[in-house]
Amino acid sequence: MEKIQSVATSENGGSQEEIKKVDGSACGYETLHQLLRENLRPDIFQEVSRLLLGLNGGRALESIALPDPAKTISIKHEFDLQAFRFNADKELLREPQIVRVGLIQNSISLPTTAPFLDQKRAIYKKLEPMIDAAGASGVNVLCLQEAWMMPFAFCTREKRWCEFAEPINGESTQFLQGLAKKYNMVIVSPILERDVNHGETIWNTAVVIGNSGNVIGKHRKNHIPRVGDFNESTYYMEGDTGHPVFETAFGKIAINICYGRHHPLNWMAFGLNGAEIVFNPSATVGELSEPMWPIEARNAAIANSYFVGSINRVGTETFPNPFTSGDGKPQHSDFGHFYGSSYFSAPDASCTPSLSRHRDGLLISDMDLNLCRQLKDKWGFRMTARYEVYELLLHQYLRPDFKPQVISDPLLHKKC
Ligand SMILES: NC(=O)NCCC(=O)O
Repeated sequence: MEKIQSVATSENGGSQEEIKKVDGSACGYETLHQLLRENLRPDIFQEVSRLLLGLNGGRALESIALPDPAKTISIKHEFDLQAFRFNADKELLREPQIVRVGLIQNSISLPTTAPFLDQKRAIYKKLEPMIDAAGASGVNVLCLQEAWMMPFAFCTREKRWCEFAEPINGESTQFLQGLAKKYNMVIVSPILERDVNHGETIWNTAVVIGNSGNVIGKHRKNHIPRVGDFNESTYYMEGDTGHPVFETAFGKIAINICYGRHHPLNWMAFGLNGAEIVFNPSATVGELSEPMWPIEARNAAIANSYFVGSINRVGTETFPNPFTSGDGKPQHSDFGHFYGSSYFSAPDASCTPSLSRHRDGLLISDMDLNLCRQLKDKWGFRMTARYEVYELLLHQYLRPDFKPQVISDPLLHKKC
């Protein structure tokens, strides 16, 4: 890949170098982390990393070596492969609860104009070696990106993309069930769901497949965006499954699908139900959300004393018919760039560097789930939460006669 394109411009009487982005990269670098590493003095980079990524147990997050077969697969299939470890303090009465967790981010494989069946098959073909690499790395719990089995066509408002929707026990689940069993791995599979027993209703759903290949359950996306080109409300309604936590062989997991990450109560509810790891499979674009991306999941991990795995898809998906979204922009045929940048956050405020902004990738992290309780004991966020105060406020707020509790400066309204 060509890194950067330098364009000499003459402005204000002087000449200046303008670094111009030539692909989905950050000024030619895979990630912000790489950009900083390659441009800062090592000691300065170390300090900047401490400030940006935090410390785990007082130290910079360790990266871990993965088995050669996993590396070989990632080289052959050209995807980013990185691995880290979150440690917890040794406890006297509990054994460490170390779980290896994986996140996969990817672009679609074929143009959106290809026959739908070919598009689906091509995505499976791309995903299989990535899941094999997770299996070869001993990943216990793996999560895929939002609606991984199709292009993210919800910008278009065209109903023909509904054809990609599948029942919970459909083709994509069956494809993953074999791999889950083969690798003794829990797989979280976010799909476009068609509920054939309830009038063919469509949902945005995460299917949780157990490590024996069984379907443990599902969670339907709670908050549906109506922002920018995210015209998802044309396709599916707000989820009706609450905030389930799935107790798996490798820990208690939950899924907060994409736009749900902007809703702190959504994160909180998964925490109240006891989640130790919450996945946030997403599809979002730089222009809209990139400044929020490194903050929201990390804040949720801190506030709720659990780990978060954030995944975003990669690339630009162009659709055959141009569309508009009522925001004054000229008609266009794509969402913009899905900026990848998947990462893990921990309850102690540390986080991993993110995967590439423009390449497919598998991010792996070991995490000692004991860290969740250790942080609850240290900071006491559950104990100090004052839920009863908020219960009262929410109760009042939901009443038609609600009046905001505002105390005005009497001088503001005094007539002189
Ligand atoms: N898929 C989805 O909900 N995207 C909305 C945009 C965002 O939340 O960043």
